[in-house]
Formats: sequence, C-alpha cells, structure tokens
Amino acid sequence: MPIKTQNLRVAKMQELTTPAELRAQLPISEAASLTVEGGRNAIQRILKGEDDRVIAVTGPCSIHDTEAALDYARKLQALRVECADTLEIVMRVYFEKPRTIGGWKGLINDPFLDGSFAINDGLLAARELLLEINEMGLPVGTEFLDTAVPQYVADLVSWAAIGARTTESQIHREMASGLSCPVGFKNGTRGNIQIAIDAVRSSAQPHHFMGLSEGGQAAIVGTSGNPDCHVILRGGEGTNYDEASVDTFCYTAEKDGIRPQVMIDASHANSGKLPERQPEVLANVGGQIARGDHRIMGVMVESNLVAGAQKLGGEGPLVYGQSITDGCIDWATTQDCLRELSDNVRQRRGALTRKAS
Ligand SMILES: O=C[C@H](O)[C@H](O)COP(=O)(O)O
Ligand SMILES: C=C(OP(=O)(O)O)C(=O)O
Repeated sequence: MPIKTQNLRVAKMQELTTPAELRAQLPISEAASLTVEGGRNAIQRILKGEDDRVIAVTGPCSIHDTEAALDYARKLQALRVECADTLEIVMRVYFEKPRTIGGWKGLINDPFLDGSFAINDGLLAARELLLEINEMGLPVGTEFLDTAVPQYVADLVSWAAIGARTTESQIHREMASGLSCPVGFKNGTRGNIQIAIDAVRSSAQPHHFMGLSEGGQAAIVGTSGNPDCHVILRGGEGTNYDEASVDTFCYTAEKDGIRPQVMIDASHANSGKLPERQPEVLANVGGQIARGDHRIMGVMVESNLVAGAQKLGGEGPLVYGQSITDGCIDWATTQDCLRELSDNVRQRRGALTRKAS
C-alpha cells in the first residue's frame, strides 16, 4: 500500500464558481460593452500614434470598499468628460495585490477583509463593480495577477497591467498574449527595464498553455498574441521618470524592435513610496510632454478620495475613501494634477504647430 504523498500541505479545497456561472449571473450590458470597446480602441489608437492624447490610469491602489470606489468613479467620470480632448482617463480598479511578503491580497482574495477568503464572493463583488463603473461610461484598468481571474472579469476591462513582481513570469506573458485589451508591463522592482521589453515581445507571440475554460474545466489554451503591449516605468532602486531615463528606455526598446513609447507610473519607486511626491513626478513628466515629447503616451496615478493610507486591522473603523495598501493622493490633488497634464498636452500641440509654421 503506497503512503500518502500528495496534498500534504493543502488544508482546504472548495469549489469555485465557473466563469460561465458568474457571467450568467452578471452579464455584460450593452452600455458597458460600448465603454469597454471605446476605451480599448482609444488606447490602441494612442499606442499607434493615431491619437495624440495621453492615457491617464488613475484610482486607488486597491479597492476594498465598493461604495467608496463608486463615489470616486462618479467624480472621475466628470473629469474624464472635462479633459476628453487631451486625456483618455481610465479608472484604476485593482482587485489583486501582489505582496512583497504578506498582507491582504485584495478584494477578490478576501472580500470581507477578515481572513475568510470568500473568493466566490470576491469575484461577484469585482464583477458587479466593474459593470457599474463601465455603465457610467468610464473605462477600467486592472492588474491581472492570478491567471484564472481574466476569464471571470476581462470582458469588462479596457486596459490591464502586469506588475513589477510578475513581468518576468512566463505564465503572465502567456496570459497577456491572449487578453483582448492593451497590456502594460512594469519594469522590475529593482529597476530592470529589459524584462519588461522582453515581456512585450513575448506577449506579441502566440502561446499554448494550461488554463481555465468558460465552464471551469482545465483547458489547453491557444492564443494569437497581443500586439497592444507596452512598458510602464515605475522606478526601481531609484526613479526612472526623468528625460534621461525615458531616453535610455526608448533607445533600448527601439534596438529590440518594440515601439519607443512608455507609460510613467508616478507612484511606487518613482515617488519613493511617498504619495505626496506624485504631483512632483507628474509635473516633471507633464513638462517633458509640454516640450514636445511624444514617447510618453500615458501616466499612472495612485489616487483616492482621501490622501495617505491606513492600516487594516488597526483601532476603530476604517476611514471612508482611504487606501488600505499603498498611500494615495486625494481627490482635489488628483484633479489639479490631471488638469495640469491636460494643459501640457495642449502646450505640446501648440509647440508642434509653431514648429510646423
Ligand atoms: O501597489 C502595491 C504595493 O506596492 C505592492 O502590492 C507591494 O506591496 P507590499 O510591499 O506592501 O507588500
Ligand atoms: C503593485 C503595483 O505596482 P508594482 O507592480 O509596480 O509594484 C501596483 O500598481 O499596484
């Protein structure tokens, strides 16, 4: 009789809702599908240089309270309409957090914030929120971390990110090669840009891998490759948002055969994890744009209703609209920064017109 050699450290296994079941419960509406298609098309045109606007992915570090997220979305949608001529504003709606060591891993993993890990409820809450935001006309960007998640929600996502900790991972590049939306790859946590360039090249190719079918069966997935991938500079051991860093990145990108274009993350290592530094980063990046730089096609901002961050599990109730992961800038500051960026895009147009005449 063989001794037990399997699942020795698996404490629990519970059935997961299938993607088809979740989608039947919360089907995409016509209004939401139009927002997704419009958002993806706009981003694709910006990536191809057919639209001179700048993508601005802005929103909380992570979603932990869907009511607060909807409040934020209503404000952002008004700003999106105001800045439509210069910016393609997309709400950052992050449900999955890649932790350096440990901590809360996001709304899908632990929606009740209490270690109950009710993932079926987390998927439901995520899909419900994505539907509501899209129905407002506001496109959504998210990070995909668990490779099973896209089958549940990717039809409601206009732009996706692969994080600094997973850009080098083959399974994330395979996943990106099959996503229907444009995808940004962050440089590595130590600042390595080559892994992000390699990721863009890898994801443009077709791949075959093991995945999940609509019906929740294990499946062999074949993809056609994603031509709409790009790099996001997020800093590393130092910052990499300045002109010299953009030059270095674009030189390397062109040498490796990818488009010399980039999104700049104003947060993470580019702000030294100090949220109050994000406006300074955005002003620098906006200055580069105003002076005529067309290589910077997007920015990312960690922003919430209330500035800073709070500890999950601290004394008293959570502050409404404040991050429980990385610190964010508040809504008023976000509005000022994006309006300034919008002016910078106009200045770039003016500079080009002056040059041409
Ligand atoms: O954006 C979020 C965080 O920077 C990332 O998830 C890592 O967080 P941690 O270092 O607090 O775990
Ligand atoms: C985790 C994130 O960023 P990074 O992968 O750059 O650390 C994030 O944007 O939430």
